[in-house]
Amino acid sequence: MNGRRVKVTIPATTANLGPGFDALGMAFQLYSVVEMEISDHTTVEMMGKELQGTPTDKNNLLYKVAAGLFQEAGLAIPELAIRASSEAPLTRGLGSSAAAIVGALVAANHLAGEPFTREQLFEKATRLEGHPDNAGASMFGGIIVATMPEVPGDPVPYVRFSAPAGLQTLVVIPEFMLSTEKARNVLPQVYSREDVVYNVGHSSLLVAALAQGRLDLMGRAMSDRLHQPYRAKLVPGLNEILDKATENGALGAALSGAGPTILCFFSSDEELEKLRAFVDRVMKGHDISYRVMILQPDENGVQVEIHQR
Ligand SMILES: Nc1ncnc2c1ncn2[C@@H]1O[C@H](COP(=O)(O)OP(=O)(O)O)[C@@H](O)[C@H]1O
Ligand SMILES: N[C@@H](CCOP(=O)(O)O)C(=O)O
Repeated sequence: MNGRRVKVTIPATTANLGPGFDALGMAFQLYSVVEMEISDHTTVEMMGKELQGTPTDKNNLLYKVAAGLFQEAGLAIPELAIRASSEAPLTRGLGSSAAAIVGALVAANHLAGEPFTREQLFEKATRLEGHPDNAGASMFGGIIVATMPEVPGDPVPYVRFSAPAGLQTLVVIPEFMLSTEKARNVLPQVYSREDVVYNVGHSSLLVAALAQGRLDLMGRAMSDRLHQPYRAKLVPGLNEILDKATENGALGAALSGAGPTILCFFSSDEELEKLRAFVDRVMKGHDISYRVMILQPDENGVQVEIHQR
């Protein structure tokens, strides 16, 4: 035992923002916490309703990721006391797996004596997630534009910038779960040139609009042809919300990550009121139980506190 307890706070995230499939992410002020220390035997405590049902032994994702880090650092895998909680619901498209992976990597790295830099931890998180969007936003906060490295193990190329002033998000979280794996399995293997060109244009416009605070362009720029049209069959109400959100108060709307959460950007109380009534009509029309949250962007990314015993 090295007498140190590491407490890591990680923001939840949304990925894609419409057209930026596997490339764009944004962090929210909605947090999960991972506490970890070296112990004489492994314990995994999952606190709160959101983490109910996750394993409480060495099969837990947090333990597995931490163990992998010690191994990659060439160190013996220690027994670990792990405690976690999450404000974000799991399996809903708010980046819980990326937050868990980032949290476990950052905590374990501290316990291991910091063998890896933040950039190297980001590469590991990206490798584990299979895409850099949520992992980057959880790690660095703000908005992340990133792509997979050409060679596995190379640094992940990314740019981080702050969310535009005044941008607020209404997230519509259906009660049902949808695993990212299931929502990736419905995507085609091959796309037409027209659809690819469409997304290149829209994603590029979206990044430029976000970087320059051009909220007026969001509605146009957030349109997507690579994943939302295929995932819509898994998310009742998605197509109506995407089609009509801007007529009902939103600056723009998208599926959050792989869904089923839907996000609507807005910037005033008046827009929010209209949007809430619209969303309620659509979700009730599909008989879907849901909750909403109003989230602000997180600008800090993962935060670490070290407690000496
Ligand atoms: N704090 C956590 N501890 C353990 N496992 C977690 C934690 N957070 C998320 N997970 C795992 O990640 C899975 C959800 O990942 P995923 O399907 O990608 O959805 P999400 O959109 O929430 O990332 C959960 O079923 C669980 O296995
Ligand atoms: N780009 C990924 C993002 C998955 O995000 P999650 O929050 O649903 O895990 C995808 O669209 O599959």
